[in-house]
Order: sequence, then C-alpha cells, then structure tokens
Amino acid sequence: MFVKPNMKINQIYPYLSWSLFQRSIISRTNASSTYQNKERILLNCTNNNSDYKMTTRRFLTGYDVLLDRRANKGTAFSIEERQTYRIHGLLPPTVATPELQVERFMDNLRNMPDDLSRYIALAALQDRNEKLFYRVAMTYTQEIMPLVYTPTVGLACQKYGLIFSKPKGLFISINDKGHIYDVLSNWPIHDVRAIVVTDGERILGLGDLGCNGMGIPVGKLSLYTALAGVAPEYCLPITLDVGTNNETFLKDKYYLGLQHKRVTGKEYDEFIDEFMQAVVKRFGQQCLIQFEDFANHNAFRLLEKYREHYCTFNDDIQGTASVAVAGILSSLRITGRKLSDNTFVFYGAGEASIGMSDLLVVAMEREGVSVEDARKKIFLVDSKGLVVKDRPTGGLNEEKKRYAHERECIVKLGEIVKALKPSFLIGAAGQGPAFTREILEDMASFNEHPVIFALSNPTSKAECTASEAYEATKGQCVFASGSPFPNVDYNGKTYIPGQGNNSYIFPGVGLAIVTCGIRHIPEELFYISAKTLSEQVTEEDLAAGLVYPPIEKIHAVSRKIAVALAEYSYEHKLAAHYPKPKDLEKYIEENQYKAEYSDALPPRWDWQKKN
Ligand SMILES: O=C([O-])CC(=O)C(=O)O
Ligand SMILES: [Mg+2]
Repeated sequence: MFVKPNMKINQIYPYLSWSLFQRSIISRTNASSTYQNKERILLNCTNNNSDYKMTTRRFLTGYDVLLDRRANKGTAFSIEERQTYRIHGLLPPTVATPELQVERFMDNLRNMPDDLSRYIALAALQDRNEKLFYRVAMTYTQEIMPLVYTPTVGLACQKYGLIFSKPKGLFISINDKGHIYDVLSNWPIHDVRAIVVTDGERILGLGDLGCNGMGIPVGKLSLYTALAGVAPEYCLPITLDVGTNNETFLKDKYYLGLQHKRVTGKEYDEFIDEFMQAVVKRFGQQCLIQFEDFANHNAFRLLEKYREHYCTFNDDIQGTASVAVAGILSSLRITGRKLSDNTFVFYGAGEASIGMSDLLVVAMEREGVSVEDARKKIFLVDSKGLVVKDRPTGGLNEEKKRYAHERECIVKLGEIVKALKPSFLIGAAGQGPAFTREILEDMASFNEHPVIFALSNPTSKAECTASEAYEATKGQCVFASGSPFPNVDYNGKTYIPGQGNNSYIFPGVGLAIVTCGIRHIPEELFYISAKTLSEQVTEEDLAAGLVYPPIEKIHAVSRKIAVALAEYSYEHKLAAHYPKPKDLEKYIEENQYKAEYSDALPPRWDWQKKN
C-alpha cells in the first residue's frame, strides 16, 4: 500500500503497523506535539501527488531512524519518541541532552592522537547525526574549523584513498560524459540550491590531488551550514574526475579516481559544458555553482565563459579577492592612508593574486582613481620574477598583462621588495616559505605598519608564520594568513593573527543566493561583501592588530554579508524570490538552519520530484 498525500494520520496507522500501545501514546500528546508535526510533514512533502515518486514510505520508523543522518538524534531521543518510532530498546536507557552529547563528543575528540583522526571522527559524526555535527561545529567553531577545513582538510585529501567511507556528494567522471544528468539524478534530493565543484587539479597549495580533492567541496559546504546556516539539504559537493597528473596517485592502488592522465582540450570543455547544462536541467537555473580549486589555466577561462550565463562564481578568484580587499580596507584604518597611496606587491600571479588585484582596482576607482593609475600601484611576482612588459623570460597570460609594468625585470623577491618599497606584501603563490627575515625587516624599515598577508594554504604553504612576521617587524606589522596560526607572545604583548580566508565570504554569499534566489553574481557582490566584512571590524579589533572580526563572530558576520547582498540584489532585480521580504534581515534569519533537534517525525530525505 502507498501512502497518499491527502491521507490523515489515522489512515496510515495500519501501514506503519504501530501497536495500540504506541497509538495511545500519540493520542495523549498535545496539539503542538509530534502528532501534528507528522501531518504537517506529510503534507509538505506531498502536496502534489503527481509530482512525486510514490515508491517508498514517506517517513522513517524503526531502525532506519537511527541510520538516517538527518533524522537521528542518538541518545537524545526521548522515551516517548523511542516508543513512537519503534526504536525503544535500540538505545541505552539514559536520555542525553543535546548539550551533553556535544560535550561528550568534544571530550572524545580532544583525546584523539592527531588531527587526521579528528577529521575522521567529525566526518563519521556528520554521517551519523548531522544535527549534532553542526551543533558541535557551531558551538566550537574556532576549534572545529581547522579540522573540517584548512589545514586538516588538505591532509585528509592527500589520504582520501584510505579514509573515504560514506558518500557526502557526487563523483562524476569523464566516463559519464553523455550521462551526467543521470548521475545528478542519483542524488536523492531534488531541491539542491548550492553546488561546490572541483576537478581536483589545484587543491589548496597542494597541487593535483585528482578525485581525492572531494574533501574540499565537502569542507566548503560544511562551512556554508556551520558559518552561515545554509540548510545542508540544499548543498551538494561534486568532484569531476577527468584523471590526474599526480604521479604518486597514478601508481597508488588505494587512489579513488581514474588512473590515467588528465583529459584536456575539447573533450574536457565538452564535459564541463555538459555538466553545467545538466545542473540547470536537474536543479534549475538558480542553483549556485561555486568553482573551487581548479588550476589557473581553467579557472579564469571557465569563469569568463560561464559568469554571464549561470549562477556561478570562482571562490579562489573572487572569494579570496573579497576577503583580501576587506583586510586591506581594514588595515587602512590602522595605517591612516588612502588606498591609492599604497604600493601592493603580490607574490604569486595566479587566481588569488589576479582576483585580488582586479578587485583592488574596483576599490581604488571608488576613490576616484582611474583604472590605469590604479593598476600602476599593483605589482605581481611569479616564478619568473616581477611581471613586466616584454619580459625576456615570457610567461605572461592575458590576466598578468593587465599588471605588466614598463620597467626592468627583477627576479628575486628580496630585491623586488627593496626596489619597490611596498606598503603591502601579499603572498598567494602556494609555494611555502618565501617571506624571509630580511624581507620582513625591510618591510618594517619602509613602513611604520607594514602589512603582511601570507595567504597560501594549508599552513605548510604559508609564505611565513605569524611569529616570524611579528618578530622580524618588532610587532609593528599587520598580519593575516589563509590558514590559522596560534596567538603570538612577543615582547610582553599578545598578538592575534587574523585569518584572511575566503571562508569569511563564501558562506554569506551562499546564504544570500539560496534564501533570495539570486540568479546572477556580478563582481559588485564581492566588493559589497568586502566592504561589509571590513565594517564589522571594531576599533578594539584594530587596536589588537586584527583586520578581520574574530572567528567567534563569523556567524553574525556571514548574515550581515548576506543581508547586504540581498539588499543590492533586490534593488538590481537579481533576486528571484518574490515578493521581496519586508525585513530582509529577519527573513534571512528565519531561513537559516538551526542545529536544534526537531520533534517532528523524521521524513525520509530521499523524496525526489519526478523530472
Ligand atoms: O580553502 C581554503 O582554505 C581557501 C581556498 O579556497 C584555497 O586555498 O584554495
Ligand atoms: Mg580554494
């Protein structure tokens, strides 16, 4: 027998084969109890019969409840719920509070031998009891972020072949070409609103990790929820596997992906085109597609190709640019200078540096400076040295050419710094230590408050450590890094390094997009995000040398960013959710995910619409 959408709860009793005893418990519960919620969920899930596949039970009972990550509360199920859902006896008798569950998990986590074990434990919790996972992540954000995100996620990707257990997203390989829509249809949720996708070619600063790069979209989307309250059921991590050029993985018997060299050229492009079209067909044109950790040669190209036609952005170009510009705007409040009175040296000329430079130009234009003059303030350094016009060693693509100066090429970073005397030195090369003590001391000799950003991830790829920066500049520098560093005690003062990571930006951007149905993402949204983030930095933060709000405030900051983006999007007719909510902040807050257990009967999470 199939349950029909308009059935009353008493009509489905026989189907659920509940005992009289259980019914009597339900009939004794009051109006706001599970009884009513059951009906509500039934109607919500199935208000148009013909739209839904009616092949399975509509909500869970029995052992299945404990196996479903979205329904499971573990030891927090009340005795009444245990009776109702027919799980009584499957759990030990003591009923835990959610708070106790969090503390128990954290105690266990802290006793584990290393961060990779903690990553595995958190991934398992996410599979077992999603609400508890997010409650842990939202309560202990500062402690959990470095485990589910950079730096530990980098290590987890390197070891993914050993630690993969349950699917948290979709793997789509080049062998699926021609059938990508079918693969997307295997994802059990219909209403997907945010995808983070990688092809694994440039995972953090660790290079080509191929299919093992899946840890990145999973980690990014976990932060969508933990930092901004985007409901996890809207989120879908995807890895596109076109092969790998990682020699170690090509020989590793535990490697999870296709063991051949990367497919490139026309076949690659057709594959990505098909993917983009299939996403729209399956999930609709408002589904956000965030590109993550693609290699430079594809990242810029694909952004240009798709930005006007899809709801898409590239986090490594635009998200990183936004967070860096926010940090730069905040540092001006410390140095007291105008943006255009500075000289910026970017070490690295890839996605992050070009993205930051382009957005900086936008910010300088707001000060009335021309694009041409703004570009004169920005210097890029790549593996061949300073980016200059007609460089004998070549290596200039279209993006770098925008910042190629009319001067002689200097190759060594130390000499470049001595020659240009920059006020900002920003590292995003993914090459590891590069800001030597001499370079840092030089920066302090030209500037009262040199600004040093070591943005490459994970920690091992940072251009310098926080303590190296504070010590070499005698505590004078403004410092931020992409991966977290512990506080530094120097000369009797404690310095708190800021984390200039795009995680301050993309969760808020995602929240605005999924709640307001923003269809298109113009560059302006990243400038607004940068400004809003910078405005959240208090005078107290600045006095402590912080150019970002403390991580504990990141939830509130993400919402502020979402509200600012929503305002702009409604004004510019980019938002599809109508009518426009009267109070956007309230609307967004109401639509944020809360990591609190619901007392509704758990619905199956694999209800999908027919396509
Ligand atoms: O993931 C991070 O920490 C920041 C980022 O996008 C990258 O480094 O590729
Ligand atoms: Mg990235």
